[in-house]
Amino acid sequence: MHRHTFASLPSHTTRAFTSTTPHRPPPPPHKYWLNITSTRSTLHSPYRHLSTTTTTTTTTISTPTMSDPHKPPNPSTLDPIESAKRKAAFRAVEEHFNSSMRFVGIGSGSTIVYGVEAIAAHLKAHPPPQPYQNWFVPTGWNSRKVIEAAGLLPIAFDSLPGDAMLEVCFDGADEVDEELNCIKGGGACLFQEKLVACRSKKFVCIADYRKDQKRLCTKWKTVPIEVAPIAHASVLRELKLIGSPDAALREHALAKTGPIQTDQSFYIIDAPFKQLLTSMDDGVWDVDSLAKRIKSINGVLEVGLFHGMNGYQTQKAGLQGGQKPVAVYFGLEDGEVLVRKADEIE
Ligand SMILES: O=C[C@H](O)[C@H](O)[C@H](O)COP(=O)(O)O
Repeated sequence: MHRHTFASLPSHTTRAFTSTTPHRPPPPPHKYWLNITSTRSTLHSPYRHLSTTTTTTTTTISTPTMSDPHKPPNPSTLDPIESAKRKAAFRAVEEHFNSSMRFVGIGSGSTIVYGVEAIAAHLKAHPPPQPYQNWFVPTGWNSRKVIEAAGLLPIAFDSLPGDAMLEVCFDGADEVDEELNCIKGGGACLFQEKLVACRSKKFVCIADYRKDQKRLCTKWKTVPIEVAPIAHASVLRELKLIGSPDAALREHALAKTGPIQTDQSFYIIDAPFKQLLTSMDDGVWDVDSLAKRIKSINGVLEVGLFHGMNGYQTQKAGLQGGQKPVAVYFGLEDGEVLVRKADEIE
C-alpha cells in the first residue's frame, strides 16, 4: 500500500503545502466540504432539482454522504449517478494510467474521487518497481486531500522539476460539447485545473451522462470566471456589455458569509450565456472567441471554458499541454460507459 505522510516528503514539498494564504486559513475539512456542496447544490448546480424518472421509479440525485469526505463512499451505497461516475472513472484510469507514470494531475470535484480510487486500486495491484515513485499534482485543497486520503503522494505544482510534463491529468467537468470543449469551475476550481491540464501531455475527463451535450451552456447555463476581488464589479459591468447582463458573483448559501473564495482567495462570477457555438457553427459567441474575450477583461484570472487544442494537437504543433481533453468518459444510466475521443485517437 502506498501510504505516505508529509514526514516522508522532500522538504520543499512539505513547505509548499504547509504555507497558508494570509487572508484565508484552511478551514476544517468538514466545513470546507460543506461550502463546496452547499454552493453547488443550493446555488448553482443545474442538476439540483433533477431527478431521473422512469415509469416505476424516481431516483433523486444526491451528494454522496461520506464519513471522510475525501474518501470514496462504499460502492454498495452509491445512487445511480454516483455509480455512473465511478464506472467512468475506472474505465478512464484503466485506459490512460499505468504504474510507471511519474507525474499525474488530479482535478477537483465529486467525480475525481472515483478516479483517485481507481488509481490507488491500480497501484495496489500493479506496484511500480521500487524505488520508483508516482507523484500526484493536486489542483487545489480539496484535490490534495483526496490524494492524501487515498495514500498517494502529492506534489505541489510549483515544486515540479522545471522540465517535467505530467503524463496525464484526470479531471471532471460541468458540461462537455461535441467538440470536447468543457465548462469547468462549478465547484470554484478552475485556475489550477487549467494550469495542470496545460502542463499535461493529455487531459482525460470523467463525467456522467448529464454532462454530455451538443453545445455548452445547454444544461449548465453559466460560464464560471475567477476574478480578483477588487475587480469584480468592473468585470460584471463588462460582462453586461458583451451579452451577459445577469452575470453574478457567487455567494455562500449563508449570505452573511459573503462571496465564495477560490484556492487563490479570488471570487467566482457565474455568467449566463445562450448556448455557445462550436467551430462548425456560424454565429457570434463560439467557445473560443468567448473564452478569449472574457480572458481579456482586466481582473479576470481565468475562464472556466477549456477549449482550443488538446494535448495531442499541441504536441503535433511542436507545443506542449492543452486545455481540451483527448477523451471524455461518460458514465451512463444503464451502467455502460460512453467514450468520446478526440479525432487524433479515433
Ligand atoms: O470547480 C470544479 C471543477 O471544475 C470540477 O471538475 C467540475 O465542477 C465537475 O465537478 P463534479 O465532478 O463534482 O461534477
